[in-house]
Amino acid sequence: MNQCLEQLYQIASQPSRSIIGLMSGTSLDGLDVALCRLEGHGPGTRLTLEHFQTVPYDEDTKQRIREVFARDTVSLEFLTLLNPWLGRLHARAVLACLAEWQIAPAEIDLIASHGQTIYHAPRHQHQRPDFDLNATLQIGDGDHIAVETGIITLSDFRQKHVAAGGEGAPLAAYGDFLLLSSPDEERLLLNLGGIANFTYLPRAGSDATTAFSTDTGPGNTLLDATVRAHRSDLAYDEDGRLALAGRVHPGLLAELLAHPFFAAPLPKTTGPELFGLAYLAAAQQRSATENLFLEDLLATLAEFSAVSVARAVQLAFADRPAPTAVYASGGGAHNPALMQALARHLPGTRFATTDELGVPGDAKEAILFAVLANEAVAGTPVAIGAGRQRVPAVGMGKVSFPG
Ligand SMILES: Nc1ncnc2c1ncn2[C@@H]1O[C@H](COP(=O)(O)OP(=O)(O)OP(=O)(O)O)[C@@H](O)[C@H]1O
Ligand SMILES: CC(=O)N[C@H]1[C@@H]2OC[C@@H](O2)[C@@H](O)[C@@H]1O[C@H](C)C(=O)O
Repeated sequence: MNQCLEQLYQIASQPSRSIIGLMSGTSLDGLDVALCRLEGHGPGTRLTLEHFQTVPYDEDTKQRIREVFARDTVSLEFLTLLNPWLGRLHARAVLACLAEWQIAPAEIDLIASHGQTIYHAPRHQHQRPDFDLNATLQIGDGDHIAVETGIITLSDFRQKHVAAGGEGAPLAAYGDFLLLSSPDEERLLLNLGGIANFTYLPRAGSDATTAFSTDTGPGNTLLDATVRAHRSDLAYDEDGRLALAGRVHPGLLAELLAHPFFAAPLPKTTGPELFGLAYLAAAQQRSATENLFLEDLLATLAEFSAVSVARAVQLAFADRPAPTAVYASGGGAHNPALMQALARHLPGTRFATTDELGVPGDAKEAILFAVLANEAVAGTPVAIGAGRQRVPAVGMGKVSFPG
């Protein structure tokens, strides 16, 4: 037998595995590296987060990714070069973290790498009716990570979801269901990243097919892009200070909410391909608000994100009460302007963070990919979300051997 295959077989047979989850999200702030100890699999999965670090991207890396990110037209040569370059960068970030944590690469069983989404094209969003399919593209090739680190790597998790009938996202429901279901309450897990999404979790022990996750629209993406367009010295509106000093413009808000995405049935996904600066500029033009102060613009965008989350919750729970326990994660959970707007639009909700459930919000997405890799090698596919998402039970991730 191929030696790597034998090693993978061993890893799959162990009672627990040491897996590094890697996530680089739409905010392009850096690579999240989560070293997880995962015992068991399926509903019996137990997670210990042993180490977590975000390795920030330097300006050159951000610039390289932005050159292709969510763009309709790119240089194929540049993209071809960027794919292995990013894989190697991620591998080196892992090795640097391991050195800092004083852990030898040989102690790690698997790397689970999400890669960098550079384009997301669900059927409802792409402009090509001649392609009757959903599509999504992540780069940062797994073979390069495996060879550079010497660790078996799983990557490209979203393609199987698309192949099986999904939009390739959000995958959060899989990890959330296995790690965060509670026998005591139904939960909403709200991730406020560049794009916002939530997972509905029924009580633990319920039918897994009733759990699901959906994107709701922009989280921080438009806030960040707007801050950067006006203030070259800022990466984002820290602690929502600028937004909190502004006033919501109702006319602009109405135009921002006019897109059919917000009324479309759940689950659904989106990305900065739709919700970018051009979307904002068009809404400003329609509402004659091109000259709004930055503070008012940000107040309106925070309100926009919050209202779009609330609308998705109303759509999901049109015929029964929504869960009142909401656990937030992602960078937007640190933005008081966003959290205050959410509290106004989801009255009666008890907000907490996933940190209170033992899963640090900033690490949650990197942990998700470690869980998915654990399921891919040791689990039996669970039909999470099948009731609503109509996605068959599938294991996700492609295997790259170092040798
Ligand atoms: N203290 C803070 N105040 C305001 N906003 C903050 C703060 N900390 C983080 N953020 C916001 O969170 C963003 C980063 O969020 P996060 O890392 O969750 O995004 P991501 O994982 O890249 O996104 P996605 O989940 O869409 O892939 C920042 O760009 C910023 O908008
Ligand atoms: C295509 C893609 O990369 N989507 C991301 C993005 O970031 C947040 C939201 O949009 C979510 O749908 C997804 O990531 C998380 C990890 C998910 O799949 O659950």
